[in-house]
Amino acid sequence: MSAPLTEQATGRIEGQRPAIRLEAVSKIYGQGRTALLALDQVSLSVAPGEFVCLLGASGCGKSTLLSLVAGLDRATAGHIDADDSRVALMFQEPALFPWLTVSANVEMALRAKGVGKQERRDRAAEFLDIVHLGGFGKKRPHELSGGMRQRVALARALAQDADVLLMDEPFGALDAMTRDLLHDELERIWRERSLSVLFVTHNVREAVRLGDRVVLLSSRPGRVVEDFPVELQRPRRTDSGEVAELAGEITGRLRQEVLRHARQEEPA
Ligand SMILES: Nc1ncnc2c1ncn2[C@@H]1O[C@H](COP(=O)(O)OP(=O)(O)OP(=O)(O)O)[C@@H](O)[C@H]1O
Repeated sequence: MSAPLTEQATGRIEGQRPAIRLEAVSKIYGQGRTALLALDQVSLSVAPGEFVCLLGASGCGKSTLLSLVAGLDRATAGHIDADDSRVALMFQEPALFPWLTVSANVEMALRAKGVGKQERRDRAAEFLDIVHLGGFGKKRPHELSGGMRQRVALARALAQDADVLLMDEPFGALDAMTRDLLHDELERIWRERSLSVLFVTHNVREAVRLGDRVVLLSSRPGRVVEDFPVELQRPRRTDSGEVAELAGEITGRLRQEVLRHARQEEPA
């Protein structure tokens, strides 16, 4: 099922300008003897409307890559092109303002765009409806479950009028049942709004459940090792045999990569 490093990994889909494109991107933190190479010549693209999952061992630079794409930090070398895209970020922690209502949290994204008060309220209500939280606008974040808070974060990301979602383990802290529900929600919203998604996860089955492609990064420094197209029919079930089969193949490859890295790190 897996594809070697081909056009898929460098991501060009003929005739379409990618929503995100990284070309030979490297990132070094620090300088001199303490310099740390976090990403090494990563080339990767996400086509418009594509859902790409990024998988790799802890510390391989997944979050670094997202922060570079979001423009929160600068690459040391290489080129990132996401200029034509409106990008929103979502983290494992929903990072809501606890003193604001759910609606006001979503409205923040609209306020930043200069949208007037009444229109802000109406549009926040629409976005909350989209994530199935209609009627919860007046609650405070602490009155909601973890899954509901992540829905609010998703509504806020949508309110930014984003066409690209960068998601850093957004469901990592949730129980399996809630995660499952949010997979369904996210898939529905991704389709309805033709979003492009770059989704970081440690969870191989989650990556296969959601992704059009699963891109595997090597242990630090992060490099693209392999690009797995996921050609299973949607909607998929995390516990289905076919998801398990491809997840098993990817896990095997990930394990090889982690072992190779561990051997390199062993003292001679
Ligand atoms: N601001 C920083 N300054 C120095 N080193 C950093 C900084 N941010 C990340 N690193 C280092 O860069 C490497 C990659 O970190 P990053 O958080 O991107 O990895 P990750 O794959 O997202 O990890 P995890 O899966 O554990 O979240 C790690 O060794 C980390 O310690």
